[in-house]
Order: sequence, then C-alpha cells, then structure tokens
Amino acid sequence: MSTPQTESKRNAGYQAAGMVEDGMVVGLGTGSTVFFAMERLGERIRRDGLSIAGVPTSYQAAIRAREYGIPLTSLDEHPEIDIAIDGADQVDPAGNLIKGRGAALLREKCVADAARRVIIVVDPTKMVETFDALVPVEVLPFASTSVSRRLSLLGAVPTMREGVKKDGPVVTDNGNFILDCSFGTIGSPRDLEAKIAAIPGALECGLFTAYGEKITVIVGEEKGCRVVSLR
Ligand SMILES: O=C[C@H](O)[C@H](O)[C@H](O)COP(=O)(O)O
Repeated sequence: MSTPQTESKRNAGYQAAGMVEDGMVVGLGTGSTVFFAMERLGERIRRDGLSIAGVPTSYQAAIRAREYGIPLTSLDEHPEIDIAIDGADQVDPAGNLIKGRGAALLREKCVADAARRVIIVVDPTKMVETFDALVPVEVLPFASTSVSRRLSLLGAVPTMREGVKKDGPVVTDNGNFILDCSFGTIGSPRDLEAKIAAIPGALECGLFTAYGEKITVIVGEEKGCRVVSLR
C-alpha cells in the first residue's frame, strides 16, 4: 500500500534519477529511498537507451540494480564516480548526514568520497536542525569490546546491532559488527566523527560531515519535491 511517506521517497528518488546523464558512473546507495532512483534509472535505460554503470554500496543495492537492469561496475574499475545517489537517516542544515540504518555506511562513505557530486534523497522526516539519531559504528569483531568501551568514554551508549531472522549480531557486507550509539543531541558532528575515527578497530561511523560542498539534498513531498539550500 502506498503511504504519503512512500510517495515522498518515490518523488525524491525519481528526481535524482533525472539528474543522471548518459555515460555517467553512478554510485548506488542502499535503502528504501534510493531504490526509487534505481527504478527510474532502469526505466530510462530500457526506454531511452541511457548508458550508465553503477557502483553498488551493498549486496542489497547490487541485487536491486540487477533486477532493474542497471549494469554494474566496481570502485576498483572507477575510483572516480560522476554522481552518487544515496539516502540518509538524518540531514542537518549544513548537509551533514547520519547514515547506516541499513549497515551499509562503510561502503557508502567510500562511494561518497569518490563521487564528484552526491545527491541525498530523503522524505521530510529526515530533515533536522540538530542530530539526535543513533550513530552506527562499524567495528572489527576482534575489537568490538574495546571499541565499545572507548565509545562509552566519548559519552555514547553503544548497543550491538542484532540480526533479524538470524540469532546474534548483524554481520555487515564487510564481515564486521555494528554498534548503534546513542549520544543524545550531537553538538559538533564533525568533532565527533573525528574522535570516533581515531579509535583503533572503529572502521567507520555513520556521521558524514566532509561532503557538504558536493551534496545536493532532495526532499520528496507527497506531491513533488524540493531541493534544499544548505547553510
Ligand atoms: O545503511 C543504510 C543507508 O545509510 C541508508 O541510505 C539510510 O539508512 C537511509 O535509508 P532509507 O532511505 O531506507 O531511509
């Protein structure tokens, strides 16, 4: 059943797909919103002969892209990406992001970093003034307890993400665990990202604060969508 939120996601995804040009290498994010962009890209490939290659950020993105007929390539083949389309869990007015609800944050950050332009597609519930969502941290299983302790010292309440229809921890596409960290309200996302990055065994976190200059945020509405100007 289609809900207003689904329509918002669809409108954002379709708008982003319209920004892709012939011949581009496209980063394909993970999650429910970016799937609409992939759906529309698949239509453009079939209907208009659009020629692109996608770099998937997860098994889920790769599987869905194949279903939509989007040819795939890799970050090894294309260490520079023309445009990446991805979702987010929260977006602040400067274009900082929290990502990783789907545990794809590590590859998503590699792709965002490699991309010349990043299009973030969200529904209006994701737009916030200040971050307060859980920050996922991908951790090396060997170091999960020591990383958890260090995160606690930074003020987090870390919880190991558990599988659904699988007992025990979520194992990411990279073979690691996820610690979901509650920090309450986050005053300086950039500082926090840097502090987490300095913990050995914390492989990446879901705070994305380095890409505001190349990010365009498309907020889908029930009817249409708007492009947000970043402050
Ligand atoms: O790991 C998952 C990703 O960061 C997603 O892009 C993010 O969680 C947003 O997903 P959705 O579009 O389903 O809300």
